[in-house]
Amino acid sequence: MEEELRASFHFNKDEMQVLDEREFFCPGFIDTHVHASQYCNCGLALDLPLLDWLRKYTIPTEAKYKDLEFAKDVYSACLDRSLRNGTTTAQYFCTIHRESSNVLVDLAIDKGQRVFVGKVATDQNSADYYIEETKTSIEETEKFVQDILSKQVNPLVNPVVTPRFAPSCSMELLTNLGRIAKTYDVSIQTHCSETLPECQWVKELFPGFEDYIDVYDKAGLLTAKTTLAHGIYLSEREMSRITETQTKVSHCPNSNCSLMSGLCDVRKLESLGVVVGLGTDVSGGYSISMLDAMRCSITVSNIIASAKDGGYVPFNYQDALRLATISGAEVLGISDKVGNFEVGKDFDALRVNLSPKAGNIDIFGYETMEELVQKFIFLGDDRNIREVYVAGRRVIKKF
Ligand SMILES: O=c1[nH]c(=O)c2nc[nH]c2[nH]1
Repeated sequence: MEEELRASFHFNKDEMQVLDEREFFCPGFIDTHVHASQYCNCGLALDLPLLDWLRKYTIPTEAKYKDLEFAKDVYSACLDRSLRNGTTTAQYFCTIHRESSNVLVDLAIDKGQRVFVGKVATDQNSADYYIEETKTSIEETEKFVQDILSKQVNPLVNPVVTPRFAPSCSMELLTNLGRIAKTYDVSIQTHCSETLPECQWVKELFPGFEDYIDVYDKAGLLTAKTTLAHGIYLSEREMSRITETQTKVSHCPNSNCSLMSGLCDVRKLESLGVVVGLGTDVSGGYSISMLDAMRCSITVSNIIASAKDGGYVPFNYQDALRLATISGAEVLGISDKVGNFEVGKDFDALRVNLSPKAGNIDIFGYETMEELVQKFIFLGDDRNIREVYVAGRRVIKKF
């Protein structure tokens, strides 16, 4: 089945017109952390820090996903917008509802995005209308993983075991989620060390553990297939444990600024050997565009540089593009398939067009290719993304 699908996705050269001089192909963007269920709040409700924001805006919104029609409307719009902005692979958080999480999976198959999808698990410290019994959460997570694996209809869809974060999960739940991920050899996604009050809360809730990372570690949740979103306030011990277990980090700079969470020092994590990708983290982040995430990563890095005495090299546009492409592929364990245009990889690509009619960019004709790429990253938007290909299949064609 997988081979048949791959054959049918094959890139059709006859359909391609010759690129004009203001066009180039760019590897597809990889969004390593995005809440599809929060897409309807995108651009709203950014006046509170994380824990208050969760209580006041986010949990009530996620509770609406019991309604499959609501889920279909928002998930459909989210996938369309993400693809139009050049995201060929996304790792999504859904909600605690298995059925509506499967709605996202079916829509993604239909629209052709490469996706990693998690049904959220939560059995404590949530609203009484948005919480699961421990046993139900374990069973529903396992069933969701089986649902996706047994469909076997599409090699582009992957299940993710998804505890929301330590404060909203009991140790019994976390340990069972670790077991499920191991049994089925699948990915794990959760949040970690995003704000100081959250870290303090974890200390109070899990007094027998060394630190935040130790909670995930003892539950078997630190693996080479684990993505931790944020990781701003990790201690040296925690960072070295992350390195040892080959756990990955998703850096979400828009969200970290919008929710007043803090600044993540990605250079430091990378210097210790941690693989870091970029996430839009909608709707803590207000934009689903990875171009926005790239710009924010440069801004955050410049702010970090301004507070150092020297010896710190801030990110440039090439660093940001790397985070959004090949590093994202490494985070998700698919760098043998996507992330750049090495021979033998799948064709996940954007046909970028910088013609003056198409957006915010003025080109004067003497720019080098590198300068064109740089203008795209700093000034481009979805109007500059003319076509999007996933595994050789054209999933978006605008003009
Ligand atoms: O940015 C975030 N978004 C969320 O939905 C969330 N839940 C726990 N921690 C979180 N952080």
